[in-house]
Amino acid sequence: MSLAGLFNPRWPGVALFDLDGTLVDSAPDLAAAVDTMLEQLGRRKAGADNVRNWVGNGASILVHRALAGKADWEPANPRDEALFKDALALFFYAYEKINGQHAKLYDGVEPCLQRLTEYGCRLGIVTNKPEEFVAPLLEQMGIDHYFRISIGGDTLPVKKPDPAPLIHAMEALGGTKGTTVMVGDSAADIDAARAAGIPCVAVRYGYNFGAPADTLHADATVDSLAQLL
Ligand SMILES: O=C(O)COP(=O)(O)O
Ligand SMILES: [Mg+2]
Repeated sequence: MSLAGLFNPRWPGVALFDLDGTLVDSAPDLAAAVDTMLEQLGRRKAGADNVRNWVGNGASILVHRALAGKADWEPANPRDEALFKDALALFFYAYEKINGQHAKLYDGVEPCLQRLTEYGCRLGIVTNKPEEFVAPLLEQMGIDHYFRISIGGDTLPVKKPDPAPLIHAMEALGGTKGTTVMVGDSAADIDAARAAGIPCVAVRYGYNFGAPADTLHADATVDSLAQLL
């Protein structure tokens, strides 16, 4: 389907946005927290280039990947469970302090959110980032007032690519499958939107586990959210 012209002053629909890699380039903060955690465990730092490609499935999987040093980590051996728990606690502690310090809004985000709000569109966040970190980041970026709902990776029992968080947000905002769009950077977003039966837009500048966003075959793929208008 074509999304051309969907966002217009006569479209009082619902737009759901992914956070990391779509609205905010948060990888520098996530990488700093991962590296702090690894150093505290006496391990080598992972570096921002690796961490960028490991973001998108939530904090637990990010920490598993950081401990394994690769994206396709193996499920932990029961002996590693204690190490994982310590690592996750260290990561949370470090990230809470650094969340938003180096993060930046991507170009085109603010005008897009502003225009959609003027159109009467209802906006929501559906991220896999743990809920406690979402509001502080939105506030620091100065975009919290645009969103009427925010679903984090641990708000519901399941996270993206499960469609449930998208459907939950859509229904809470009074949207229907015909009037709701999901905007994201990664396979988790596009797969969740497809499973939910709602159209999706992919951005090219995000993370997507290191793969080009065009390979996601979203309903539309854009270089900037300004192109949505
Ligand atoms: O994996 C995360 O922690 C966040 O990722 P998302 O905002 O792209 O869903
Ligand atoms: Mg993302």
